[in-house]
Amino acid sequence: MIDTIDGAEITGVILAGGRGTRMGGADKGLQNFNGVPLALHTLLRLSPQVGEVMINANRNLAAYESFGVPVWPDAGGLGEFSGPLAGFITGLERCETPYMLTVPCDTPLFCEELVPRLAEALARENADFAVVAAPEEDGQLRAQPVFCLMRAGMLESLAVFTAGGGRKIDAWTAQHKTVLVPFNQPGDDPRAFFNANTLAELHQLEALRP
Ligand SMILES: Nc1nc2c(ncn2[C@@H]2O[C@H](COP(=O)(O)OP(=O)(O)OP(=O)(O)O)[C@@H](O)[C@H]2O)c(=O)[nH]1
Ligand SMILES: [Mg+2]
Repeated sequence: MIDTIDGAEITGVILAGGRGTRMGGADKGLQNFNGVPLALHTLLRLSPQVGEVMINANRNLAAYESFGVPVWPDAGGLGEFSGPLAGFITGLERCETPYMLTVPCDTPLFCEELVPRLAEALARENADFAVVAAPEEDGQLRAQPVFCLMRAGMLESLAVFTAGGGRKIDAWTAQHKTVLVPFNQPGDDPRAFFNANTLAELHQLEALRP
């Protein structure tokens, strides 16, 4: 059994490919959080933890490209805006490292120890997926399946799952060995995984930290 997986073996994929319906159709990743576009904020927090990073976006690609990492839109095989698993497919098709981690663009305060903690759990349990479990506003711990570390060899399984009409991340990961990693340990910020679906939520998040 390996002790853990080095961050250098992981490609981080920033998921910014959604419609942003609850944000009035805005391209969420380009909305400012304390003056920095959400996707760039995510990139700055993620890059020190992983070997490679890419952004998955479907609109305003030039704006995302200006952040200096590769940007890939969904190939469209699942139909337009078919959900986060389309971004997982895009990432797995481009991933050149043994592991891939997805992170959404709308959760700017996510834990700075995200990668080592998921990597340690994946290695310890010899699992295919390590998924964040974090407290929501009501204090209940829930899986946050868009924060998902996986083996890069999962593309074939995902192709089969989506070809059968599957669109839910947790329904797919449930077909494999998945470890949930709790982020409610002593010292963890209970608000670290709060995300912004609306502009009001984005402004609430901005108010949490200077
Ligand atoms: N590649 C890709 N990513 C998506 C798609 N839909 C959602 N996502 C991403 O998945 C993550 C979680 O999605 P949501 O929070 O629902 O974001 P959203 O779909 O843009 O917003 P709503 O339209 O309000 O649901 C976000 O990081 C989105 O960018 C999609 O069709 N393709
Ligand atoms: Mg959505």
